[in-house]
Amino acid sequence: MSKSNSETRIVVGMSGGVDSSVTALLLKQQGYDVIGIFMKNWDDTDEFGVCTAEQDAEDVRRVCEQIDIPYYTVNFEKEYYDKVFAYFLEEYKRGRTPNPDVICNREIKFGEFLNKALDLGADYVATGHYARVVEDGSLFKLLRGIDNNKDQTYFLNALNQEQLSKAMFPIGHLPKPEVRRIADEAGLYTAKKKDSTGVCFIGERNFKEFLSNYLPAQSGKMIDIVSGEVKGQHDGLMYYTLGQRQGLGIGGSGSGEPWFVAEKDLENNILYVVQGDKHPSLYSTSLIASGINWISGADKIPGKPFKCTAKFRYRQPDQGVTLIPQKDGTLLVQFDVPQKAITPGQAVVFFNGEECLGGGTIEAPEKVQA
Ligand SMILES: Nc1ncnc2c1ncn2[C@@H]1O[C@H](COP(=O)(O)OP(=O)(O)OP(=O)(O)O)[C@@H](O)[C@H]1O
Repeated sequence: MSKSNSETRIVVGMSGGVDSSVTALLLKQQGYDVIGIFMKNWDDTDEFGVCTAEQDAEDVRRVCEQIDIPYYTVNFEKEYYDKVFAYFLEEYKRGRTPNPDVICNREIKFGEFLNKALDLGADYVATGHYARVVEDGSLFKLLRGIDNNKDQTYFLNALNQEQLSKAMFPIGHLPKPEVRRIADEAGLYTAKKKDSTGVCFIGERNFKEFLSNYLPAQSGKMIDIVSGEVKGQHDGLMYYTLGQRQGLGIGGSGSGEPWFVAEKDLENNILYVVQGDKHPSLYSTSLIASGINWISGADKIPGKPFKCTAKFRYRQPDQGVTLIPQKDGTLLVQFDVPQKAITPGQAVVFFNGEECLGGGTIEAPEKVQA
């Protein structure tokens, strides 16, 4: 017999934001045995001794007191450093653009944190992600959050059946304004707190300055990929992302159109740029995806070419693709139409309608022939 709500223990990952506050509130209202836990993954004390994690932990404490649930803080700084941050640095060192949030969800929130919750006797872990899990026969499916604008399945693409079977996303069926309204109506301390932005350990800080503390930067030439002309100097290849427009410092020259990052030559430390966003060097027709996670299980990866949609970055409408399984376990992802700024290291995530099928890491985009 299944447990009643009051017998079902749910540990809520509480960040001190409005989404996880409402997550805990809704579960408490439904009569579950709810525990709130704040994770400290990063020591972000600044030069004035101010630590935003401390402020967030304080917000978690206040909200948990308001909704009358026990709360704890756990420290995963070491695990986070070893499993997420080391990977993040390694990827930048290779001239790539990693997605630490995807790894954090797999290794920390639904890894270390989930295990900790299970140790505390939890039946489930809940988070304030905009996503849904549904049970379909013996399978757990990951569906997009119904608020299209907030859907976070892109970041959850690396979860497996085991992890999804223990995951709850109680606000995944709500639009964000409704979440704010619920928080407001309940008078939650965090109702008006602004949404966090950026990678969690960098926060609002200057990315360049942050990265320069960890990796040596070597400046070099910025060359026009069309003419071969030197256009300027770059500050270190790791600071640039393919397709990037801002911060090149070479505006105004040539036709007056903006310049974009077209390619990084790591070996020779050259940043190739191109003028105008229509140039073929910015577009690819396919990519190879490595480290494939297929949510329903690796044995369910279609053996034949398979049509679905994909996202190559978080804020992008779905694009039509064909997946072609390769002998080495990677997937060749062919695009219906050429795609701009396909960036090695980023996640490519596959969808079938509302369902997130899984994803992988972008390798080797095939450029459009000029
Ligand atoms: N430091 C943390 N401790 C515990 N859980 C966390 C922490 N950071 C994030 N989470 C969980 O992961 C979810 C998604 O995190 P994300 O960073 O995408 O959202 P967020 O903007 O921090 O959400 P929120 O509005 O709850 O702050 C959060 O809703 C929360 O449940």
